[in-house]
Formats: sequence, C-alpha cells, structure tokens
Amino acid sequence: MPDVFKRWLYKRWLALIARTITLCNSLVSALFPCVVNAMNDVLIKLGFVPFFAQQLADPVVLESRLGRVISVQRSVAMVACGDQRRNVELTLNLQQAEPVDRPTVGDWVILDETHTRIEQVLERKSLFKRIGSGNTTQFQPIAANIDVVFIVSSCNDEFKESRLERYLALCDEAGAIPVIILTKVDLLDDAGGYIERARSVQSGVAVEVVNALDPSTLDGVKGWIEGNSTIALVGSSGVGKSTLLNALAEETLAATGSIREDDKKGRHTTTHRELYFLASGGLIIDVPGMRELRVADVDDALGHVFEDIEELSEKCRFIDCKHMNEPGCAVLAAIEEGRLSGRRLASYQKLVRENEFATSTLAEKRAKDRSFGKMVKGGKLHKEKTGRRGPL
Ligand SMILES: Nc1nc2c(ncn2[C@@H]2O[C@H](COP(=O)(O)OP(=O)(O)OP(=O)(O)O)[C@@H](O)[C@H]2O)c(=O)[nH]1
Ligand SMILES: [Zn+2]
Repeated sequence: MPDVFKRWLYKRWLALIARTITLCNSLVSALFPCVVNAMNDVLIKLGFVPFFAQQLADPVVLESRLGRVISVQRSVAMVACGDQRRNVELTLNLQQAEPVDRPTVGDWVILDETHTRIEQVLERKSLFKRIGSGNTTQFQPIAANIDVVFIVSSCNDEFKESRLERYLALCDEAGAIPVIILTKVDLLDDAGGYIERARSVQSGVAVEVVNALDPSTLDGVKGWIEGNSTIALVGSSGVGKSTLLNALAEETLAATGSIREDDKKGRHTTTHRELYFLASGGLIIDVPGMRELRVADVDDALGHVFEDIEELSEKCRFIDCKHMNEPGCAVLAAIEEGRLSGRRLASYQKLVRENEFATSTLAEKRAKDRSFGKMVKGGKLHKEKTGRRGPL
C-alpha cells in the first residue's frame, strides 16, 4: 500500500474515532439523561467519553467526585475536578500498589467524599508505559488515556531512527496513534533527508515538520488535535516539546531551555509530567525527556513497527531463522540487495532480545508475587481461624 494512502487512512481513522465518540455521546444522552446531565461540558472538555461513564454506577460520583489527574508528585496528585483543581493524597492502598496501578497523569479517578483522597483509578483506555530506569523490572506509567502520541525529534544530531522505532513500539503497545514531529526545520535549507528517514521507521507513519518557534508552520500538527482528544508529547530533552506546547496553546504554559551547542542535547528543563488544556480544545501531556526507554510486552507492537522485516522473514528458508548468517535468509538477502538497511535489522534484533528478556523477567516476577500473595492470604486466614477459635 503506498505511504501517502496509509497516511491518509490514519487521518481518516482519527476522524472516524472522533465521530464515533460524538455519536456515542449522543446515544448515551438519549438513553441515560441523568448520566448526561452530569457528563457536562466541563467533563467533556477534560476529555471524558462514554468509556469512562460506563464504569460509574452512581451519578453522584460523576457530578462531584470524578476528576482527571493533571500531575503527580510522590503521594500527592493535582486533580482537575469540575472547574477546580485540588491537591489530593493517594490512599495507602494506592500508595502501596504496583507503580503501574498507581494514578498517573491523564488518569480518571474517583475522590473520596471529603475530596481529599483518590479512592479509585478508572480503567484506562490507553497507557504509554516503559520499564522504569535503573535495575527495576517494573512498568512505570508515563501517560494514561491518550489518543495520539507526538513523538518529537529535531532535525539535527539528536535524530536517531532507532530511538523513533523504540517510541513507536511503546506507542503501538499503548494503543495510541503515533505522529512523528520533526522540529527545527528552520535551521536547515532542506529537511527532505530527515523526512525520508523518519518515514522509513514504520510503514505509513505520519510525519509533520515544524519550526516550533513559528506558529504559521503548525497547521499540520493542529490537524491531529481533534475535539477534546488527549495528546502526549514525548522525545529527548531539548527537541522542543515545551516550545511546541506553548506555540499550540498560544501562551507560555511550560518553561523552555536552550540546548548544548556541542552535542545538541537538552538540559532537562521540564522536570515533571503535566497535563495542559488548550483554549481551542484538546489536552496535551508534556513529558520530560527520558534518558532510558526500556520496552517489555511489545511482541505484537514490534510486528507492526517492523512489518517489513516480519514479512521478509516469512520467506526465510528456516522457520526459526534469526537472520544472523543462515542460508536462504530472505532478510539478509534484502540487505544485500539494498532493499533493507542493516541498521534497521540490528535495531529490530536489539528490541526483540530486550523485549524477550524483560517480558520473561516480568512474568517471573508476576508469578512470584502471586505465590507470595497466596502465602500471605493463607497466613492471614490461619490467623483469623486461630483468632476465632479463641478459648480453645
Ligand atoms: N530554531 C528552532 N529552535 C527550537 C525549535 N523548537 C525548539 N527550539 C529551541 O530548542 C530549545 C529546547 O526547547 P524546549 O522546548 O525546552 O525542549 P524540550 O523538548 O521541552 O526539552 P526538555 O524540557 O528538557 O525535555 C529552546 O531553546 C527552543 O527555543 C524549532 O523548531 N526551531
Ligand atoms: Zn532469515
């Protein structure tokens, strides 16, 4: 399928999702007027859709105790609740939950009756997550309930195909639509080479090119912000995420900082994740540049991002071909003939290895946690029984 057609399909797909959401909203209003009274404009501007309404049995919760997480600092979260912003604590249960189950930016949450604590996190419709940095093998949630991810990269030495492939795999796993945004196009005579390279990282992926300092170049990017959709801005420090956010918002919402001249790296100006509201509609989560972006559970996602390699490997002589030096390897033949780059195969193999290792470590950990949970439960049960026996 030609790339232009795939990009067109992506845009149509986004428009279809927006229309479906509007249609669902109308259906819910016709069928459940009380729910919809509560699903007022404010909630809808916060990105509320029927997917979340279905999880709430009590309309009172909808009216007064539902909120969207704007930012989280340790055990305190800033939550948009109606027209107000509240600093609320996480309950002890949530503080002790697995990191991935704790509230994160973009989550819909239910507060307790005093509006001082988060009681529950609603099921997410999407979640961008990575394996946390350091020695951990736990998922760290980055942004929840996002529709589109702007993967930002600049037209200079920072640009790396392998980094984009990693972001694309995480985005696919998250269940969001990826758009690669190339910034700093004003510093080049011709950005054609960067555009070509960006398009080569996933068949049909959308690529937009901007000078984030010049609002007149942003029409293509704005086309991806439909209604009250939520967008996550990800990419290395210094690529211009906060600059782009400010330009889209037409006001200074986030601080920006200069980059180092020698290696074009940023200075990690943005230090925490935060959800911002655009006056024109739409919500944007600015994510600080992440030094490490480890993947897990991206088996299917790698199949989508590296569709070309997976298609070629079906023609390899051996079904378990690793494309190292096996005879009859269709992938190596494609490299030999210049139809595939060696860099892309190396990047694919690296991600496959990393994914296999991290996914099996996670599975082991989950199994251990389950058996530990059973042991604790067993012990508690025993105590309760002993307690009840009392006088014996
Ligand atoms: N010439 C030019 N400079 C840009 C562009 N986008 C951003 N910059 C500059 O690049 C520098 C870094 O921009 P930021 O917006 O702070 O980058 P960031 O991605 O938010 O960085 P972190 O907050 O550290 O993650 C600033 O000096 C911006 O003015 C662009 O399109 N063209
Ligand atoms: Zn092969």
